[in-house]
Amino acid sequence: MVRPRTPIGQTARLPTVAAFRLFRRDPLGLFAEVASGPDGVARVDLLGRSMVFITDPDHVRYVLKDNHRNYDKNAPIYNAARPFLGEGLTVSHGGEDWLRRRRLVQPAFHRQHLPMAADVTENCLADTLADWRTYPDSGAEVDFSLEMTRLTMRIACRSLFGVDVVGDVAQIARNLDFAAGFVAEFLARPFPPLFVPTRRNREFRRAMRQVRDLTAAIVRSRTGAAEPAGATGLLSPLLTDTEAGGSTPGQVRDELIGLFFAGHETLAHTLTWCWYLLARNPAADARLRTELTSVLGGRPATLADLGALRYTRMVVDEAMRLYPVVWIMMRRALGPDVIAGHRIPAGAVLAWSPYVGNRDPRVWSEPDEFRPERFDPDGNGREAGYSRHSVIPFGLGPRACVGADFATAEACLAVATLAQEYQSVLLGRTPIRPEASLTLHPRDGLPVLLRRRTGHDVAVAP
Ligand code: HEM
Repeated sequence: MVRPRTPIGQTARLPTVAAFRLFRRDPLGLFAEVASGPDGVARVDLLGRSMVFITDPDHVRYVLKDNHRNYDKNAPIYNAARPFLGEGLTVSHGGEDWLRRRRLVQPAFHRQHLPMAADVTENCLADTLADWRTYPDSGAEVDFSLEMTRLTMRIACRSLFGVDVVGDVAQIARNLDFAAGFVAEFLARPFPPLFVPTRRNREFRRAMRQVRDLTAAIVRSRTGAAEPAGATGLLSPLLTDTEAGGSTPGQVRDELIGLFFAGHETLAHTLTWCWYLLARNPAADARLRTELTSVLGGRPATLADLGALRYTRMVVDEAMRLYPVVWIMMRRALGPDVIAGHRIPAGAVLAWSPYVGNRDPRVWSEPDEFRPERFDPDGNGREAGYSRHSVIPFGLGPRACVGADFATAEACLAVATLAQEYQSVLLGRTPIRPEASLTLHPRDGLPVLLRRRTGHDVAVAP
């Protein structure tokens, strides 16, 4: 346990060594410790610099939206991811560079392309179900986390590259997985530095070289070719920009790597958490099944069904509250500021954890409980403290997730289509400990017995 010790002004300060140890061992615990302080603001010396930890949703909203011009992403967590995600939009510091990239990428994620993304998702879900139907009806032991990674890689590959997860793309995905794990470890233990040729560092560099070479080859093969059927139209504007002398081929390559990672990893873990929570909460699972039977009656979900699949959406929202895959966020102050009466000097790094903020007992009753009703759009069961900004799984303000609408639709389609036909029994030890690395995911995957649903209440599609 780390106790706030020396007050600096009104800001609690945590001892450096203890904070670093806790960050390595239990980063979520470190944020929870800070949140339990008097006003949820604390100074922590971490990762070689002094950081200000905040927890209050109003302060987070202020930084991300109300005063966003004073903050950029030149902060340790994003800088640590740069050897991995290169110069892409996700880790761009901000300013003109970010704006140009955002304007290039954003149109591909406009709502008008949602039907296309939904089509890709529906086809990929059909493939997943076809795979699952080869399992015995009595149940198959699978790692659900891996199943969801396969699904979301299929979706990301088809929508970004217009190709299936075969050959090169599978290789990119494997290397990215390894590199993500490496970067997460490196963030918690940044020694020896990357330029030192240790075995792990060399492996990382080799994996990233392969990812870059393979992505560059895909970009080259698409140059001058028409946008492949089913793709969201992301590649064409990027390539046109390169021809016009805007982005370099290396930047386009990095953009695709970043989007592929941001798109498939976040969605895979979100779906895994949904499944875990449903398996642990039979009443919620039963209510979901009732909705699916009445709205879908056995056929797969489509974009047109999403309006009627209200409980499905509540399940996804509540899963993202309890397990926000982007569990840590940071910003650097460009100029001095004041937050909750605390002076924030220029250059200070602010950090917060949506995982901890989303479980604040001042906002949520029984915050650790899975209760999708909290998000009922009609207000039945909605929390008194609920506000639009108390849960922000996709961030807020100009740097909010570019893929938020797509990801929400894809998550709802996947939960509805898969949960209608399958249910699972958890096999590993519960409750599962979340691992807070680059994203929040179950530490040892999600081993389940995947069973095809039976019974007259479920009309199973042929
Ligand atoms: C459940 C799925 C997803 C979640 C929970 C999620 C969450 C987030 C969050 C919280 C941020 C803001 C980070 C910050 O402000 O520091 C973000 C940014 C971003 N996300 Fe997502 N995301 C998801 C899916 C996707 C998808 C499908 C894509 C695209 C294929 C995507 C692409 C991006 C990009 C490019 C940014 C950076 C935007 C910018 O800085 O302008 N994400 N995401």
